Amino acid sequence: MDEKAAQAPAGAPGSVPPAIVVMGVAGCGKSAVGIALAAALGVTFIEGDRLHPPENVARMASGEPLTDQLREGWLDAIGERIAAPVGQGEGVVAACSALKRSYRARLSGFCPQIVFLYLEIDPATARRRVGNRKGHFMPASLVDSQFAILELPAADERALTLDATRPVGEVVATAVRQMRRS
Ligand SMILES: Nc1ncnc2c1ncn2[C@@H]1O[C@H](COP(=O)(O)OP(=O)(O)O)[C@@H](O)[C@H]1O
Ligand SMILES: O=C(O)[C@H](O)[C@@H](O)[C@H](O)[C@H](O)COP(=O)(O)O
Repeated sequence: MDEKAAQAPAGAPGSVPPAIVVMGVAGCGKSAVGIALAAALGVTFIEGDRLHPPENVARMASGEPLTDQLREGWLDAIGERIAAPVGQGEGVVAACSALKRSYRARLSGFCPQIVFLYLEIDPATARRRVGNRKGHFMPASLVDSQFAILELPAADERALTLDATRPVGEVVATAVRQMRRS
């Protein structure tokens, strides 16, 4: 449905940005929304969680949040994976928590066209969703640590905020509409 927007030249009026990072705390729906958005746009989806080195995964699984230093290589891996297809003229949607402004700046260093879609959610809903999720390394106990370091996208960042408590299809439709307008 949105293929036309995806194929429009980057920066053309009404076009969707070539590089989108769906961000927010664990459980906000980055993967669910990112997969659906990429499918709607006909572009590649990159799952940031798959790009962690095993030691990061082990640390989070044991209930310890990552440090800034441990996030650096991971953010660089995601940035590289975003920049490659965009450099070939292809669009991409990536899921990455990108909780701090400095993390978003690090990603944008690889690809300045990135637009961040911030999925806004309350702590109770995020905790519930992570607690109910099966087969993921992230324990619900780490959700509070994510809210503690979260820096909301500021007005001077290329970012849109979406209500992550709405159904996934609605979040995706709103995202596409707002990106075309901005
Ligand atoms: N908008 C939504 N409404 C209801 N459930 C959702 C929504 N988005 C995600 N979920 C569910 O919440 C859980 C966490 O979603 P996920 O996409 O893995 O979040 P994240 O990637 O941000 O950690 C999953 O079980 C997912 O199916
Ligand atoms: O789906 C999730 O539960 C989250 O995305 C989760 O996996 C985590 O947020 C990061 O991958 C770790 O990095 P941060 O501590 O920087 O969020």
